[in-house]
Amino acid sequence: MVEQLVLCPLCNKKVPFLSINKHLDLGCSKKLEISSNSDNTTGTPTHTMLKNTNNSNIKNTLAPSKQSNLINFFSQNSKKLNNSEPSVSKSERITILDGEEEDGGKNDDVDGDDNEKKEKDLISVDVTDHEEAHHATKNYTDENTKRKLDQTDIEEKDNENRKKYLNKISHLPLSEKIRPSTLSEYVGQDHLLDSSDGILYKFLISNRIPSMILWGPPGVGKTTLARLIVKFTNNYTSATATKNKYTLIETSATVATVQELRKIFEKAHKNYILTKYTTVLFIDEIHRFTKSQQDVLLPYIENGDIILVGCTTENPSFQLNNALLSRVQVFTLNKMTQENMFKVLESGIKMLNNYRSPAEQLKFEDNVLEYICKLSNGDTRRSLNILELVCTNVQVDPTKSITLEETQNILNNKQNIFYYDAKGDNHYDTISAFHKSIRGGDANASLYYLAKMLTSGEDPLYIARRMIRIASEDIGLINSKMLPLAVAAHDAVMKVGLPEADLCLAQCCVELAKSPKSVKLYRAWNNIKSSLRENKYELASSEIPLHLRNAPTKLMADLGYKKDYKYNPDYVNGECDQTYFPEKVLQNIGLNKAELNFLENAPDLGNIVDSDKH
Ligand SMILES: Nc1ncnc2c1ncn2[C@@H]1O[C@H](COP(=O)(O)OP(=O)(O)OP(=O)(O)O)[C@@H](O)[C@H]1O
Ligand SMILES: [Zn+2]
Repeated sequence: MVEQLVLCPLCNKKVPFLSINKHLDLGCSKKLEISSNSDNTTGTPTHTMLKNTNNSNIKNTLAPSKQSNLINFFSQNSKKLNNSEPSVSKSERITILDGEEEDGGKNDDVDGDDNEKKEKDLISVDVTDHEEAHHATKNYTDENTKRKLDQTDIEEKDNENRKKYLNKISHLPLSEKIRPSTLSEYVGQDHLLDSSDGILYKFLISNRIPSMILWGPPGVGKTTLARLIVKFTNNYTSATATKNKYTLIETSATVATVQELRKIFEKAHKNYILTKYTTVLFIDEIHRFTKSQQDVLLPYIENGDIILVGCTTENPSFQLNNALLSRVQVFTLNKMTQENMFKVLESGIKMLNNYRSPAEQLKFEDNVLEYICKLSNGDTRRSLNILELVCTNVQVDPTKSITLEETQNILNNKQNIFYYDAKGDNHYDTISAFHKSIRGGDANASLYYLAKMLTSGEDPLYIARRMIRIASEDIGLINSKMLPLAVAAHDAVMKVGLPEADLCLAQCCVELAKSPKSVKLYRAWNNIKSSLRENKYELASSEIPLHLRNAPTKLMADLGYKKDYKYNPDYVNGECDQTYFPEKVLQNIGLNKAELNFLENAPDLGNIVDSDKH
């Protein structure tokens, strides 16, 4: 009998149709591909299996002399490595966009250029790597008694395997090397993940991943959390939980076109039919999606084809539209505390020491870590980068700890990197100071902050977008020419790019600062929105007046649609006696007609810049 083979959606290998689920559960192991019907495999993936798959493109960059040191390290630490860490199942291996595309068959995708593909490859390599990472760095799990460990057991790796593993990941940045591979290694965010009252944890142990937005500052572990959620949910077993299985597709709002999203939805749908795995679609920087891109997601979230996990550093209520927000849970990730940052840094040091001989082992004085925490402002990735920079440049004296002074000396040479962090707090503080300087009419201070941001690598479009907002929010009706000017500055950046467009931004910035200001429109708009929310005077629930409706059919005309509508051009100066608010609202208002004068009820006191400041 000829067996029917299907393409595995995760590893793209041919697998017997009847074995596809087992194959996925085993983490795309080779065993099933070879001996198709064998059922004698246990549910626990082993590392040999993991190794069998796609690690071939990982470079081994560790010099042989260093390799010998590794054995030493491992024998010191092997005791710590055999506890109840969960196993890693390839079933939730992250697939980057469409696996079929990588086969090179069809290349109808305009945006899918080579670089992007390379980037995708890179991401999948990283993930493969970090799936094994916890074997080499078993760090703070033991202290983490609050959070339950992921449930499956893992086989202890022998020294040889660990050494190979360290070689394989040696080229990765430190933050990738130690990226947590289980929820129990994930530091912080107890309000979400605590096993007794973490709100997200509750979802996961009921085997449900809700569509969600993870909102938090850079480097607190949003991406990491998204990956771990999928892994944890798949591995978690309990008597009551259902057995939904999930697979992850990662993309970023900066690269995913609508076309690509549609491909993902199609793939998700097919995967579900074939494997019953629901696709979790991770979209990094989701605030960068336009409204129409956000809209594309809605029906698929609604019908369950995908579960959306969107990440953003920006306040979702400003950056995402309501239709999307109403379909997702918003989980806020808090800035890392110093204590948590220490845990991460300590595991970073352990990892770096893996690659050092006993004589070169790194030790730090306490205040050094404190200093690094301060510099990195809660951004974990940044703190690890700084640590790595220091460790690469420091002269180790085995008898002494590295001092604050030594650290500062090393960092001083690279200082300007640290004054401004385009993704961190500086980014918010500086744009805020910029906005306020314009509002206050101080053109010079505005220019100063603009220059500070641009020379530090801030995204010029981010600044341009903010200026568009300022043109309407702070200037508005009193000088409507500012809106097209700001849009033109944005356009200039799009067309010309930096450095040439810097002056265009500067020009717009000065004009905005010097312009008279008015928040009349801004306040009126807010009033209308809140009145609608509260259904004040039944503004939200009232019917559109019949005379203002269209009557394209006879039936509608018979129902009174458009009846008695007065066409303004037929009246002298367009003036006629006609109302436009719903009748119900007008009744509710009674004599208080001024209540509906949102524009005039929104005074701005002294917000207009004195003309001699111009
Ligand atoms: N909670 C955490 N516990 C342990 N390590 C963490 C944690 N959060 C972040 N890290 C470390 O920081 C690195 C970056 O984390 P991640 O990419 O998840 O952050 P992010 O919030 O998505 O950042 P960004 O907004 O810049 O993309 C990880 O590779 C990991 O090494
Ligand atoms: Zn597979």
